[in-house]
Amino acid sequence: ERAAEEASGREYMRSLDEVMGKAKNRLSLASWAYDSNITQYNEDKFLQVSLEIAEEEKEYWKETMTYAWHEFYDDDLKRMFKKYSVLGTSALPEDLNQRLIQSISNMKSTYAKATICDFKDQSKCDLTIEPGVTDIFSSSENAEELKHAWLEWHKAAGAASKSNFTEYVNMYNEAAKLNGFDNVAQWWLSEYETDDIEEQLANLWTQVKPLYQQIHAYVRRHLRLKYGEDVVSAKGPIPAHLLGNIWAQTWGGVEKFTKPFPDKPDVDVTHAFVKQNYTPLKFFEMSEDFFKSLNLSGMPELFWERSIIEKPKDGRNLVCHASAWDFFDGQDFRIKQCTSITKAFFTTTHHEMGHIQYYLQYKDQPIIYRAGANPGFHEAVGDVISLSVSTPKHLKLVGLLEDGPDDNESNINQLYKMGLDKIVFLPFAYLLDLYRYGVFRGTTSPEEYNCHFWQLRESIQGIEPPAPRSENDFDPAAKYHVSADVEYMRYYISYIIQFQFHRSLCQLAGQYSPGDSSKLLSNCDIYKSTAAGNALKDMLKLGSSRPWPDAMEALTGQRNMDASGVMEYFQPLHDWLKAENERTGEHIGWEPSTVQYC
Ligand SMILES: C=C(C[SeH])C(=O)N1CCC[C@H]1C(=O)O
Ligand SMILES: [Zn+2]
Repeated sequence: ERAAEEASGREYMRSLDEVMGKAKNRLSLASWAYDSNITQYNEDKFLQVSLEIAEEEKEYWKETMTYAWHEFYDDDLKRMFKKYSVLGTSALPEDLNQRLIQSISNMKSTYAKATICDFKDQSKCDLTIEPGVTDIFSSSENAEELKHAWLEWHKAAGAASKSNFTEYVNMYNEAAKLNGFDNVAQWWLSEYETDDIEEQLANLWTQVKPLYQQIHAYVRRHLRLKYGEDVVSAKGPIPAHLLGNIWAQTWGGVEKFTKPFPDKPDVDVTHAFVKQNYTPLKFFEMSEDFFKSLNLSGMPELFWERSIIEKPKDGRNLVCHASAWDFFDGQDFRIKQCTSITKAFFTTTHHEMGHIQYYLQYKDQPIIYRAGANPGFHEAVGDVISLSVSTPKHLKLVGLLEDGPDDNESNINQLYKMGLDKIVFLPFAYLLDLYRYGVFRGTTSPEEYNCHFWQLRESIQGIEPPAPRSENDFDPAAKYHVSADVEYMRYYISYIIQFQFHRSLCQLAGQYSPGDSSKLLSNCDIYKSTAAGNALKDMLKLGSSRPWPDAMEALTGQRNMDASGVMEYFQPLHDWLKAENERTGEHIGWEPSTVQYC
């Protein structure tokens, strides 16, 4: 009896997976059409397709639940049924699902269309987030200009979305309850299949926080020296608009005037890109070359035909935020990004190509398993490659950096540059979803949406807004992922595990051995190592067919996330910063902000 039931369950699952593949292909195409060209027609079409597919999924879900899959012997079949048993937002009655989809489309459209006026030329008011606003924060050193851009962007893209966000939270939480979760926070966390995930995330932050505080104290000192005591206090949080990024999520924008040893040659390759006439296509071809050097896949023809790698010049509105797309037909994979010729976009290109590589490696899995081992894995793949690409050794190899000294001071400069990207990012990523967990759980009510956001920004990241804030503001939505309903803890996890992956790959490539100072983890380049590439491939092929500790173990031998990789990588910088901050008597940590935001 049970064997017969299981056999029919297996046959049902095969046909369900095939049907779901066609549905996801249809949905991806409609979503791509909207994101790459925001028109009323494309928005209506996307809504219509979404609602049709939601009804189809609801019907299949009823049939799925008629199987006694909990008793099945076949663990793999059980895993597939378990995943399909979470219907998702399609569980909502159609009218509520429509309101949910509409609220997200509205926020994405607001974010994509938002513009600010130029500080100097107030008649020029067509600056969107990419490239206009982004360029201001990576180039301007004028505190007033930065403050203006910061306030204008947070008004245009943040405050404007507050009512849509409130609707989104209410509808989304209804969907969570219909799926057996208390709220969306619990649903998002369930994706990590780890009982004590929140505790693990907090422990990781405890391990890394001392290093962050050292970087924070050092940067605050140099910003105070540059902008003056009355703009940057000696012991308080750092004003958010001075950190080289509109969200203060990475601080590479201030590297050029804060680096530890300024007389060492510049390692910024942006001007090399310009001098060598680099194009967006060249970025993608170089990234593909790296993956192929590892015996991983090249890009299929359709990728080059259908990707959008530059901002279209036809005046259309589109979602510029970089993204990688799987169309679930085993052939159609695309990237959409509004590439600028900068080091930041060179890194972003590798990040997005990492998503595509994961899609390619698991494309023969059942549809239900075509996902990362957990969402953090998907964000880590491209970044692991970038850890090799960003080394001076690799940049010299590909002709982007002249031969320069590789003495200790240059190494500290290099680690500092990497720390402004990888360490600084951790508290930002962690707090963004700590914040949204509170919103979904109701511990943060709409009346305190902005107040609670800035409490976390101050307590965890040690930054403060450039001017007083009120509940007429809604600063979280000024960040793409909040407006676009993209979970963010995946990036926090990625920035920890990518160093575990990097360490194992570097050992396999013979580029690193523990304790050997001639083979530093931070100077490892796995380029052309098929031993490393094959190990990475074996992990990527799994998709989400196994719990993520199995995938982690396949590559690293470990079954847990731990911060030992990132702390080992940055150990020399940590030591140097402690000595430097001691020498200058810099206050470590921050006293309460004096800016009114609650
Ligand atoms: C490049 C992407 C698309 Se998945 C991205 O959103 N990232 C990559 C780094 C962190 C995060 C961000 O930009 O906030
Ligand atoms: Zn990503």
